[in-house]
Amino acid sequence: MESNRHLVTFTHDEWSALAKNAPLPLTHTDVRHLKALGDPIDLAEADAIYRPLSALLQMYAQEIGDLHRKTSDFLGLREQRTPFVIGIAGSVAVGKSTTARLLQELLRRWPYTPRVDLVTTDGFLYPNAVLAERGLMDRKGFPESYDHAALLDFLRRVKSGEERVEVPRYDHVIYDIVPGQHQVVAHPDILILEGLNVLQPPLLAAGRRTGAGNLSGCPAGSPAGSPARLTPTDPAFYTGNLTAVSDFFDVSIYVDASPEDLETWYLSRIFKLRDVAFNLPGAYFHQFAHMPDEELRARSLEIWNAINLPNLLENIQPTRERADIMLCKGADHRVQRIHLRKL
Ligand SMILES: Nc1ncnc2c1ncn2[C@@H]1O[C@H](COP(=O)(O)OP(=O)(O)O)[C@@H](O)[C@H]1O
Ligand SMILES: CC(C)(COP(=O)(O)O)[C@@H](O)C(=O)NCCC(=O)O
Repeated sequence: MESNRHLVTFTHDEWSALAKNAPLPLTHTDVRHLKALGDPIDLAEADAIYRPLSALLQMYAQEIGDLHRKTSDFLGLREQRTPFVIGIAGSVAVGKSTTARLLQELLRRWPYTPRVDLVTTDGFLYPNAVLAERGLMDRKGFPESYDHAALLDFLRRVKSGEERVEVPRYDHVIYDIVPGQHQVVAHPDILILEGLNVLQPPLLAAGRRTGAGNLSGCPAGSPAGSPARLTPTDPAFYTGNLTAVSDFFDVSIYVDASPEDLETWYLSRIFKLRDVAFNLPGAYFHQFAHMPDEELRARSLEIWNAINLPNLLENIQPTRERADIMLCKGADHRVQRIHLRKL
């Protein structure tokens, strides 16, 4: 184990050695549940890396719960504990959703946190019609493609202990928000919020809101659709709502990998999707369904290089050091190093 000024770093083997002492070994039922997720995750890796991680997160959740109880007693309040919120950030195709589903399954096994909800920030993307009107269809996943105010409002409501909060639903097949459909978050013990930009600092988010004239934080009179990019020398850059999504996190995780591996994983996911999803009714990428391999590879590379890679380099990767926990993956998806920010 290595320690520098503010991080403690574990190799795969050092971290997996913790698995021996981590409570709640996997039972046959747990293994069945993990397999049922349908993810290609190696069960040995789940046991060696993600199970000890879930034990650590669980410990944080319990300690924060205790602190809440003591604070309530001290203040003479009778308030219920609010959900413990875990943020998971990282590039497109790094494995955020897979990690989040796995942690959800592992965390629910604990008696203290049986109810674990998982929300992805894609539900807060503007519908395609709005993105198209604002000229942002090729900026999907960039900070300005999200309804940042709605996302903050959702987190505020969850963290104020509301019993029922609705989240709009995004469908990757139709590549759009599904009108009228919602996921309900009903005061879970833990909420996992997973998305590209969940560690964005507020200033950056405020400065990047190009043409999103109806968002709080935008200069009054900025017409919708106008690419009025603010810079830090513009006083308007500093006005508005400077709350960050991560202000509502109890703990945050960044999943990291090299851009080369990410590109490979992105392409292989597109090939998997061609076989299962692009033929479905309403599929946005239906023209990909019967594309010859070489053409599909070239089109997917275009999307990667035009949208997802620039977003990673400009917006996502710079937020990496804001995370409390960083998981660094190698080409085979195995976690090679874990960095923990010192408490
Ligand atoms: N631990 C893992 N082992 C093997 N494959 C994985 C693992 N995590 C993710 N993948 C694969 O990598 C691709 C991207 O993962 P996904 O969770 O969809 O990424 P994201 O949500 O970050 O876009 C998917 O094809 C997924 O099956
Ligand atoms: C939907 C996404 C923006 C991810 O959203 P997130 O849940 O991280 O907020 C991303 O998967 C995406 O579709 N990006 C656009 C470019 C592309 O089609 O790959």
